Amino acid sequence: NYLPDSYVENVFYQAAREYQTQNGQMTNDESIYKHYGLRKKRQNGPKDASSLHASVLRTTPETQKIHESFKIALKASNMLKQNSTLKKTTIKLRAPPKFCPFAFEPSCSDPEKYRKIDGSCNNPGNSLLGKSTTPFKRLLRTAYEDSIQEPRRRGEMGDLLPNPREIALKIHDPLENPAKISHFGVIFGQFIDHDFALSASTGFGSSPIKCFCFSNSEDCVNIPTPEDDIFNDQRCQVLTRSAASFDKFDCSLGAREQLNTVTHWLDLSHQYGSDDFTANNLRSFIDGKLKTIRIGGMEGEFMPNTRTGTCVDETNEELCFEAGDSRTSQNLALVSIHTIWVREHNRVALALKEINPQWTDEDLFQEARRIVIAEYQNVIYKEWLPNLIGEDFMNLHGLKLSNKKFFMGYDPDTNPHLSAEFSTAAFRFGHTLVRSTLTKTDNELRPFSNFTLGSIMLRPTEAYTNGGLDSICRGLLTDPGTSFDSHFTDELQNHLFETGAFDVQTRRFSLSSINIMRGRDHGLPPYNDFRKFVGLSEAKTFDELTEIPENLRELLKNVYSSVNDIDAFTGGTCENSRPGALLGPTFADIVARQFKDLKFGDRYYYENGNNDTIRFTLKQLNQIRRGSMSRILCDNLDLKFIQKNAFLPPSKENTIVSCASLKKVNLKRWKDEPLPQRQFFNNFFF
Ligand code: HEM
Repeated sequence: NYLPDSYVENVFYQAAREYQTQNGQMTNDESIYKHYGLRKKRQNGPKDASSLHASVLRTTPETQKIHESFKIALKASNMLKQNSTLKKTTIKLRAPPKFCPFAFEPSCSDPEKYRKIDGSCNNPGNSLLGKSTTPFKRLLRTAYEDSIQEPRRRGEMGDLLPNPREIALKIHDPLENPAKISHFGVIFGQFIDHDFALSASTGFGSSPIKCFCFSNSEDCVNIPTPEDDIFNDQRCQVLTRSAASFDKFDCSLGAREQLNTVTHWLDLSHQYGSDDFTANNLRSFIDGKLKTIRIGGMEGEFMPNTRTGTCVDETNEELCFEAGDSRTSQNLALVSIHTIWVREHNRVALALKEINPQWTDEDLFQEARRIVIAEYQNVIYKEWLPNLIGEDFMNLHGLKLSNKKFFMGYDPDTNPHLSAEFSTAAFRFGHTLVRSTLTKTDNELRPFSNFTLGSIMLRPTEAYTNGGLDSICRGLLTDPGTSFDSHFTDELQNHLFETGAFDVQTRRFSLSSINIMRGRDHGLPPYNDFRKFVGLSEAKTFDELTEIPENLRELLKNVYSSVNDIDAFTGGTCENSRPGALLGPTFADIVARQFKDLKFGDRYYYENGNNDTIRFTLKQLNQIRRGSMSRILCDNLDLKFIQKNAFLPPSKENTIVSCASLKKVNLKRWKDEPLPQRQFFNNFFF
């Protein structure tokens, strides 16, 4: 029962006017400082922890517009509810097209050979599916305090939920045991995460809004510091809420959803960009290559430098690095993995040019991008994912590679979007695996130096000294990550983004408490609901949580008043690993479903054979399948030896072999590859 359009449109105009009157004053930084009677901090010198956290979050004018549209729709809905004649009827509300940011779908010529940069036009029935700046999907019903958008605050007994930092102190305390996965495999997980997930923050213009410990703004979900915390020199951890969105493209009013600002696909969008402006800025427009720089005294190419204010201190010449994602420089281990993939793109582009000298820059760029994305998907499904979820789950969910033939399971009815349950809880599993120290090794994998994680977070010095990024990348191969469990490293648990800067409210963050609070911000239901969804029994008491070790069950009992209150991130990370896998049963299931949707719902999935324009030839596909992460590392680093599977530490089963012994992808199979027809106008191809 939808109301007449003209009537609804009038109410929306009225709601928009009210919204703008209420929020109009606070449109820029200056006014926020004035509003709270604050003096602006010094601009020079190292940044403080909250500025660093903000610099890895993302707000754009587009996300802000969507946020505002949702807020206006809520207001309009309240206005309609106050109308006495409508009160008694159940009405469904859908924002009229002028107020619906998803009303204008991109037009797609069907089918194009190459993925669009912004992820649109992949699905023939819905051009927006997978596009950047679209909502996450839900596997479970949302759990907001007011059923619509307020973060969960009370448990099932009506008492306040425990403070996330208190939970962090008791359950996620620092401890590091070696894992079966290499530290390279862990940070590669972060690399994948940055390809497909970046929640938008509430903001003004292009900056996330600033929260203050003493403010009770509805856009902040600050975490107060409990008594007896070593954080007792700060009142809280300031935390900005994620931006709101409609959950459906038709802008019907449901519970608050969050926005993914990057493409949902496994398409290296963090390398190439999730919008055309960023993508073009990263290209050299010569021979299909990405822009790179050389650093004195170092081998190989590096990503261009950036002075966009992301790093701790940009007053010296040691600048951070730029790729397609705002978080690229968050830590140098991540930067080193980005660097490998940029080099791989340029290596492939050069090889294609030698094979097909007549190809233009555009041909070389697009075909190199297509091949490199395929190599990336290949190492994820072939080598990385099985370690996490186990071979049996790979089989069960249809995630094994299709041996020597095409994959024919593409399903346009599969929604590929990342789920909130995956991005806000399950895929944050990686936070428990990160280690506190990193090693630099030489080209024979012999360690020669080490340093703490904190010293390379948004601080690039180690990239420019002592073997630089290459030696960091090699070090990741020999160091094991830390085990999957509820424990964090002290660096992330008690020192995240700590810079030593004074005169600030948040001197450092605790990542586990952010994850818990973010779960409440995003309306994630509690852990027990996740259990039911994946087919585990619903626990009536803490003792029925049999997938969780007894000592942790006791701690949970101590922290939460009911078994139905446990936050999803905490419950999921407390589980024992499932046999043959790294993750526990709940997170393994959510992760497996997500990677299934990303495979079955992606028309450009590299093994997909159901479209002649898009697919590789079978000969090309079989070449890509020969590839491995270790081969890609050997091709792009100064390296003589490497373990067979780079995602696992060297061992008796995963022996170190010479680079020369690893299989190569033969790019000669791309000789005379048919290219899309382009029209030629005034010396420019279109
Ligand atoms: C040095 C290591 C890492 C650091 C310092 C780090 C830090 C962070 C921070 C600060 C956030 C934003 C939290 C928020 O405000 O909600 C975040 C989000 C996230 N991280 Fe990590 N992380 C690291 C490694 C990893 C790894 C290894 C994985 C997975 C294997 C991972 C997966 C995620 C996911 C899925 C999100 C949510 C992304 C979104 O939807 O916006 N992270 N991380």
